[in-house]
Amino acid sequence: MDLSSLQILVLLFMLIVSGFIWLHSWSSTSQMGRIPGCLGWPLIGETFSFISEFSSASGIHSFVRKRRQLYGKVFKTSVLGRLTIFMTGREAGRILLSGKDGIVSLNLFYTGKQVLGPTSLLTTSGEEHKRLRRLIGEPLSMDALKKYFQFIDDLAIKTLEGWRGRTVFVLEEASTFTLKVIAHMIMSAEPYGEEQEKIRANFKVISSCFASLPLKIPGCAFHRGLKARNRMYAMLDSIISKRRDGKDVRHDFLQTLLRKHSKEAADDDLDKLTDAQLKDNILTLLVAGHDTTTASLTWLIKFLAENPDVLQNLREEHMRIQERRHGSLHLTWSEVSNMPYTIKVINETLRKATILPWFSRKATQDFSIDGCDIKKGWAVNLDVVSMHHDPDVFPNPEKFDPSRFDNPLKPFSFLGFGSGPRMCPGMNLAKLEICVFVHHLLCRFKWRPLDEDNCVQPTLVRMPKNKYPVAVEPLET
Ligand code: HEM
Repeated sequence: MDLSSLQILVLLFMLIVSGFIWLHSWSSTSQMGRIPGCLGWPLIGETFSFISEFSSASGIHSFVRKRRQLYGKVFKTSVLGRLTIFMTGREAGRILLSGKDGIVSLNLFYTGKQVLGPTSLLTTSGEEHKRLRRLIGEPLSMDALKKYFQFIDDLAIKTLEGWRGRTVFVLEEASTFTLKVIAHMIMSAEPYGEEQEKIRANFKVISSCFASLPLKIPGCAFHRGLKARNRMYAMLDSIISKRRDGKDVRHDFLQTLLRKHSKEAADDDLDKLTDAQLKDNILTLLVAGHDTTTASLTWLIKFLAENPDVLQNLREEHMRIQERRHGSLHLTWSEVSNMPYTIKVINETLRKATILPWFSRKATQDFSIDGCDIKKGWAVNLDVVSMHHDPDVFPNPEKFDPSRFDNPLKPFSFLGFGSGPRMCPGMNLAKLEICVFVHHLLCRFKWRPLDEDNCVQPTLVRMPKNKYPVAVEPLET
């Protein structure tokens, strides 16, 4: 079959699928009548303006801002084949995130569900979700992270040494760094060599298939993503079996979960995870922890270059820490646990960049908000980017100003790591990675941006489109 007939077949298939989706959603459309907003063209909805504004400098913010001005805090739209209600504000945050009465569940895209599997933390809900969170949360606690600190510190020093006198794409470098950290933390993967290359190659294919069309056809991104997932699972199967045989014992995340999963554990032990659960959740942590931390680190370095006064204050905090060490290059655990200004800079980065611009949920029962009746089954998105740019909460919201976090904020004003039962379990690890990396960067190097383009990639996690190229020099020159 030549390419053009394959393309026609794919197009026909997509039209038929879209037709079914459209017919199915027709009843919701009529019920949504009273919710303000516009559903755009049949089938296409407002997808074109959504996609074009998504990649602009202000990203999704300009799409939601225009509609909020026209329709208010709650509005309907139809994008990417989905009828969706967008809502914003602290009250919406409380209703959607607090988990109270279980009125919503997480609403993952079809591609995400298929790749991460049915037992992932992101595809389960209720009691099963609670149990998984407890098991996964334990090895991600601040105390448990101590044992990976040395590795993160060494890797940051080594990575940055490679930047000396060079032009680098910060996004690519941050991506390599964060993947090495998380792969080491989860399964003791060596930072260099064949195993790391395999993880990286498969992971790249998996990551890029989330925002693809759900076509399980050879040559399509989604099909490639599923194949890469299978290769990754085969790799994990072999690691798990060696660990079980006792041939290889490590002190990592996988080992902690395997210990709970051991044959000695009673059959009804609530801490027992099946192999499928182990693999689904290891992949989930890799996916959820990689792009987010990569994007945050890159935005932070970009915002620092654009705000020399903040850079100066932050450098002073790190220089003070370094001076107290009397010559040693390596950070200590107590130093990294005491970087108050750095934590404010991280929070301000997550506010201004809002790398996850909305949180997707599905109503599991009828409820009302701002006089709008939401029906069971509807897709609802919490528009976080508008909350992070609300001038009543964050005056002059475009300004990068870490002092906004000098005092505690009201609940549900700042959602950099989310809130409630779905709040990010990897928060401590992400902060640790960023603090360590920033310390070594600021103490030894300065950098100059080589491209001022502010556009963002059209991906679920917001990242600079130009990957932020910079020229790096040692600080003393
Ligand atoms: C700066 C980096 C990070 C940011 C900004 C971030 C942000 C978030 C946010 C906002 C949520 C909640 C989404 C929602 O409610 O729909 C979330 C959930 C999640 N994050 Fe992170 N995250 C980061 C790093 C990490 C890391 C390093 C890991 C893993 C090691 C991780 C694993 C997860 C998982 C598994 C969930 C889903 C939790 C659940 O559904 O119960 N994240 N993250």
